[in-house]
Amino acid sequence: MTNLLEVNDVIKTFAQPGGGRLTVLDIPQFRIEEGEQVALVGTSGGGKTTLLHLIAGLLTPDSGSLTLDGTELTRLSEQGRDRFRASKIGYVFQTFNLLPAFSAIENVRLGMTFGSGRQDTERAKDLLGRVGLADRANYRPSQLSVGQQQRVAIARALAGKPRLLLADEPTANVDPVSAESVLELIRSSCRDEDIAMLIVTHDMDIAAKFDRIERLEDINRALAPTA
Ligand SMILES: Nc1ncnc2c1ncn2[C@@H]1O[C@H](COP(=O)(O)OP(=O)(O)OP(=O)(O)O)[C@@H](O)[C@H]1O
Repeated sequence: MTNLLEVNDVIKTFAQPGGGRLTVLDIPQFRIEEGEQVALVGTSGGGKTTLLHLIAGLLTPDSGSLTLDGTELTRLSEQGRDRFRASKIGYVFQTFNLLPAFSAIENVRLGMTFGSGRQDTERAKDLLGRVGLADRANYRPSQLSVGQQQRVAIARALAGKPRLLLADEPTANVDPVSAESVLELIRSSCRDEDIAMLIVTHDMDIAAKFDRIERLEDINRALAPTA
């Protein structure tokens, strides 16, 4: 198997309000293979979201390298990273981040890398159908339930045919039964389109279904107990 993502010697610090810097991540090595489905678990505040943001190129590390599909992210300009993210990564945010003024189908189309052709509309319709929202294409987020908004966010993340789907506790806001069906939906869509997944979850029943469970404590030396 080929590695889709390689994280090497990554350190990320943040300025602390009281002065000084806090080392949040110190990751010697972390890998995801092509098409692999990985669940990331770990204590609150441990740096899971920060790691997702680094992989998505929304943040840059203090040092180290992140290579996705052969491209080293830290070598790209900010604009280059934005373009790279749009073509390679789908991101399901914890709070969905749908644009309120746009309908469901418009939000899905906004997840596409290019243009506004007929083909894109067909794919957006198809994705909305796949997440069970064919009859809600013209509804705005405020006219949808939380679970429906979440499914629009999933369709949007898949819209650009990414190589890697990142999802930050995408089931935190729905009941356990819906959580399971939403997760199954994401996993089967990713399998169908050969998209690798890295998903943050606190739910060990959900994590257990993945190819691999990665505990942040095991890969992040910043969380190691001090002697
Ligand atoms: N922009 C920032 N400036 C300063 N500190 C930050 C910033 N972003 C995150 N942190 C700190 O980094 C640490 C890790 O935060 P992060 O959101 O990555 O954790 P998490 O594992 O995703 O937590 P949770 O499971 O609660 O969502 C926290 O201690 C947080 O206070």
